[in-house]
Amino acid sequence: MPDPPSPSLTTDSHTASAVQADDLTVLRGTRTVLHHLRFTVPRGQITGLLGPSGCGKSTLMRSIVGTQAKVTGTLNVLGRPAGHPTLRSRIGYVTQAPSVFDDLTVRQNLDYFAAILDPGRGAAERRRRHVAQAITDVDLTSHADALAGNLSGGQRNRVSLAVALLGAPELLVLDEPTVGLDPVLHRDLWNLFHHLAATRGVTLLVSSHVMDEAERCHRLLLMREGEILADETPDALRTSTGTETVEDAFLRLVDEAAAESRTKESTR
Ligand SMILES: Nc1ncnc2c1ncn2[C@@H]1O[C@H](COP(=O)(O)OP(=O)(O)OP(=O)(O)O)[C@@H](O)[C@H]1O
Repeated sequence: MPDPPSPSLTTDSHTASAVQADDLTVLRGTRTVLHHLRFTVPRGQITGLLGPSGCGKSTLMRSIVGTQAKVTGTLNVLGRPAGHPTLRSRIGYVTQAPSVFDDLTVRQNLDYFAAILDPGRGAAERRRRHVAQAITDVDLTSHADALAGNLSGGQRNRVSLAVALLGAPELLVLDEPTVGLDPVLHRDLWNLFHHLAATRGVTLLVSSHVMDEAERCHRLLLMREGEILADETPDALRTSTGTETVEDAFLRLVDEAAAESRTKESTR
């Protein structure tokens, strides 16, 4: 079996957006946690999903990867409706909790997931290459034979990221991947994200509640209380709000939204 096609060869490569949402609404229990969202995530770029804790970032990511219930409206991912079975191998998803086996080494963890993704004796050499590449990508070569249970939290997160990279996904959805990383690892991980976008055409959707991360993204989706406050580049956002930083822009937008809802209340 040949290697999977590169993103540029896939049938829907003409679609400029990796994700396209319209009137996207999500209920958790009886509560509406995402309200009529409309946005796009462009292909081959890093889009930051930023907003305070509890604003709905994880819920939105789960909707995109197809694991969230009670989703209504339009949500297309890589040209298919979210959750479509053919999307499984095209999306890499890393949750906030690292999902690795503590009693296996880094390489054994990757071998295990590689065997599920690409089974059969005939694929053994390709699997070996993909596992080696993923370990190199996340800079864990020197720990490849260490038990995952003996790694630090940041290293275990990188094993999860390596697992997500295994199938050469077109879309990587990363839920707060830089939490708890020291400054060097933080920089290295962002360099990897840019490398994946620039050299492999990967689309990355990266969530964070730290506004500093915004400056490293090509585009931003700013969220608050289940709504999208802005869908722009960092530069356009600073210009449109007349602020110096994305954090100030976010605060400006929050104040404007609060003033708007007060006006609506008083005119009822
Ligand atoms: N099982 C549930 N039932 C009802 N509401 C829920 C459930 N799980 C989460 N929520 C609510 O949904 C909202 C969005 O949660 P979500 O985890 O998507 O936020 P988040 O922005 O990812 O937060 P964080 O940055 O802290 O991870 C929150 O207000 C949360 O309380």
